[in-house]
Amino acid sequence: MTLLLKNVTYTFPKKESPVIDKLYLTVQQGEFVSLIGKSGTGKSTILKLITGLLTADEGEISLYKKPVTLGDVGYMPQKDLLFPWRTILDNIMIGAEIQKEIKLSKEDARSWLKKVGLKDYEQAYPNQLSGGMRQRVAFLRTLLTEKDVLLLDEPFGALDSITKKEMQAWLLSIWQELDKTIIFITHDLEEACYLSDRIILLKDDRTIEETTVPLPRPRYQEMLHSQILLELRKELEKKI
Ligand SMILES: Nc1ncnc2c1ncn2[C@@H]1O[C@H](COP(=O)(O)OP(=O)(O)OP(=O)(O)O)[C@@H](O)[C@H]1O
Repeated sequence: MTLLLKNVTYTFPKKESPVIDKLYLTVQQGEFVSLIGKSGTGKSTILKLITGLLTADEGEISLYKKPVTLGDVGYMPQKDLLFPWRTILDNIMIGAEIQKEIKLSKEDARSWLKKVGLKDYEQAYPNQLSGGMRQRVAFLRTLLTEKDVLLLDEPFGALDSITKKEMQAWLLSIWQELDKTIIFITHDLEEACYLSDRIILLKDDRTIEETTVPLPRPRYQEMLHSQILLELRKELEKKI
């Protein structure tokens, strides 16, 4: 098992009740897990607890059987944290600058930018990009930290549907090729069904409900219209 959250409880300062209450969750090596649920059910909080940005009041969070510490996992927050004074190329090079073990040349970085359709923007600054473009840069930056576990908080939320489909296909191919473990937050149930091995629904009463996605791998875009996916989506819609 890669990641274990055991009886994790967390209450924000000055709040009366916990937002995360005795959460038990395991994620296997190479698994693609999505977190879904209404706004405010604690999805982003779970990712912040796993990264170590927040510390659980009770319970344990371990990665490869050791307590997680800041920097162990790759994390893309909901709000992109691109540095406004650095070009796009320099923004995605930052991991390699900070961590010497990451070997990322400018050439490699340029070819990654090309893969996400941002070839012509390497010298642009974040404020010259649209929301969707910035998301793609933030996503690349997270990917290029070379961590095994990636936590992605609504990475494709601001994308138009065509770009979103392209990014989904690309994410699936990278996930398979690089054997990453992914925890993915989305409000798009079709996206959750299409990408995931398992979907975790966070409910208002702070419990969770897990669903295994019965679609084979690899996934193809045609599966978006399959009966299995449509039914699963409908079922989740009712529960949410
Ligand atoms: N820094 C904070 N201080 C106090 N309360 C917070 C803080 N951050 C989040 N909360 C509260 O914790 C609850 C869970 O927030 P969280 O952002 O984890 O939900 P979410 O499921 O990710 O929501 P969304 O789908 O809207 O992104 C909400 O009620 C929110 O108001």
